Amino acid sequence: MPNQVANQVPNTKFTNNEVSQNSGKTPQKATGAIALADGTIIFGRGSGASGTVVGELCFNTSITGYQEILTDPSYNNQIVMFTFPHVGNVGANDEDNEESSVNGETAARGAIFRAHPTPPANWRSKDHLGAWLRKKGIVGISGVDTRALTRRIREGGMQKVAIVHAPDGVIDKAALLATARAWGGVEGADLAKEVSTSERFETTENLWHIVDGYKNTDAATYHVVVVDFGVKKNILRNLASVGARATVVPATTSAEDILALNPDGIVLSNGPGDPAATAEHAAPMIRKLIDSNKPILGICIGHQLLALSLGAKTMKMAAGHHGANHPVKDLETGKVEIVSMNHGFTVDPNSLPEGVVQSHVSLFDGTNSGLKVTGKPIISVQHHPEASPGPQDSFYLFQRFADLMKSSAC
Ligand SMILES: NC(=O)CC[C@H](N)C(=O)O
Repeated sequence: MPNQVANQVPNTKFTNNEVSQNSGKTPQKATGAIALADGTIIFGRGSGASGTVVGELCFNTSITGYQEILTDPSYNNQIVMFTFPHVGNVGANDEDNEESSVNGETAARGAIFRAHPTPPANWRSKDHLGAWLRKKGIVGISGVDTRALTRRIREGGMQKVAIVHAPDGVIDKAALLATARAWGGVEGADLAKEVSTSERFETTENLWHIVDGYKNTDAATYHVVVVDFGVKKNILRNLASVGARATVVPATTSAEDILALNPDGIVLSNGPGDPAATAEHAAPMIRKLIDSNKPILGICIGHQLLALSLGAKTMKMAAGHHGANHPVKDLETGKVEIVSMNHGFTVDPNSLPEGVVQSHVSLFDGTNSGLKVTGKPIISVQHHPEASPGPQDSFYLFQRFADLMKSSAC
């Protein structure tokens, strides 16, 4: 039984004494290691897929929802470090994956844990997290002081890292460090194009229900075209929940082809990478969609791309926002909502052109979390109104979008 296998080895913590700066010996029990581009090597115990992966190290403060996080295409080219110490408690199942594209690699490349993935205790679980990671090709490493490492990122910014899972315990630290340092990074990378679907597809799948699971919506009132920059499934399901059927199109689809589908509204989805790089091909298309006066909802990179298309600027954040516990204020209603966030770039509010106004702000650091365009049915948010994982406080944004589609049709 996988649970017994997982429990055979004690939950070793590789303490700071064993964190070496290149020169130290590999601790005996180590079957995994992290190399930070600044030269730090941290040892741990490998899990999931074996081998080496490289990416941007970002921390996530969610208490649960690790399966949705690791399959969120926005984490492409990233390695997620969980600050919550026990990850794996609810196992993994076939229903909670968030990636909707079938183009191969779409999700996080690696995962870093404090405790070794814990055995599942949940009626929906089909797999131990460790086995699931292996199937998904995600390299895991545990026994890491994730909070200390998180503090390091908060102080020094996100770093390029390489992590290895070597079941035989043979770890080439110099090669690992060289891999981390040689990697190009996320800045300037148009990753959305890579994770986007290559084929157009349609869906009416609705939100998960405790008795029925996922069911399709029969009668849709609206037709929404979703431009796929790395869309999460729960965005599509939330659209179905407000009466919209979705046609998902590749990120490089022309505005003419999108408008030919005669949508009632258009969603610019979430997705990985640097929005400024993706805007090089997406902004001309988005400007035409703006000119069409169709209702538009932008989410995360979709929000950033909308801002760039309108003439605003985006910039890289030091540590980014990754968690399911971020407070955001809706400036229209004055209400504070707790939201799910996952972004490393942000829209510069000082760069907003006339007629583009802030609708939401982060109460953690005052960064922009939403926009609206005066006189046009256009709204966008930096956070994730579809949650998955996270609180459902922001579901109202889908209704707000549906209301825009309703009034635009009159
Ligand atoms: N979740 C997203 O869409 C992320 C947007 C963008 N890749 C960022 O990191 O800011």
